Amino acid sequence: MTEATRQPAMLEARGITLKFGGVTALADISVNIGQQELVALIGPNGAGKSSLLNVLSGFYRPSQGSVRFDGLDIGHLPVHRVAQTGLVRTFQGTHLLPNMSVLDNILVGRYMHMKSTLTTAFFYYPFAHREEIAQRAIAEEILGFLELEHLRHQKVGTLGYGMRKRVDLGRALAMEPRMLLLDEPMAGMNGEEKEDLARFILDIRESRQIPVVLVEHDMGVVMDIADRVVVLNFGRKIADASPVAVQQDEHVISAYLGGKA
Ligand SMILES: Nc1ncnc2c1ncn2[C@@H]1O[C@H](COP(=O)(O)OP(=O)(O)OP(=O)(O)O)[C@@H](O)[C@H]1O
Repeated sequence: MTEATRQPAMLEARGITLKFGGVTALADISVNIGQQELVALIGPNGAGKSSLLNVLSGFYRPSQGSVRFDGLDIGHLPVHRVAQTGLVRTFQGTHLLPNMSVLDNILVGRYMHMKSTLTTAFFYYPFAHREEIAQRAIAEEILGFLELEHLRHQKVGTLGYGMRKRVDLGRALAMEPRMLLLDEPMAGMNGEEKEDLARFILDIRESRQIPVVLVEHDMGVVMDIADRVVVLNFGRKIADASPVAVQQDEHVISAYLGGKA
């Protein structure tokens, strides 16, 4: 057991089974994520990584099992309520608004934190105005943190893929996560972009003191930044250990070489 796994868990998934018709995508998976842990979720294609992230973030209801986030059973909450608890995820690809600026896309993430509605904005304009200034200041801080200030007014659709993924991370940060679930945040990036994003992920964990779960295919990145690696194969958890231990695990080696360990 590592130091991190001895901490009280921020997220606890117990006995998760997920079926799609006749396909068992996840079979009896239990996993804990400790406070401030950076956990990588790896496995061959079709192993169940995205499915598990979808269950952990409340997007999929498991056929069996439970997920508790900071002591709260999130299994029956609607997705938007899960996000309001601070469990925030990003998706493969990006879900940004291409015709809006970088700043506005980040402000979209702030929306759920804005106290004023359209009605209050109409009747109490000074309050709503002050609120908007406050939200913009927070968005600007995120732009600064992710070194995106120079692109604040640029339309997202004109950016390269690596930068769009960075904006996507900014939008997730704008939602004030208490835990971040990132689905292949580095897919399609070049080496330099990956290094930058890995640095930002480590900085987020350090400065916000939150746990991060990362689905990632690049083993170099995983081994460099993860505290712990959870390995799935054919919907089962086959390893859950430090990066060094996982690299030497015969079940993991066999899974990546195509065996059914
Ligand atoms: N919506 C769905 N309907 C039916 N089957 C699905 C669905 N989503 C996933 N599956 C199946 O569940 C299994 C796990 O898929 P999942 O996408 O979670 O794997 P993954 O490890 O994320 O794969 P990849 O690395 O290719 O993204 C696969 O057999 C897949 O075909």
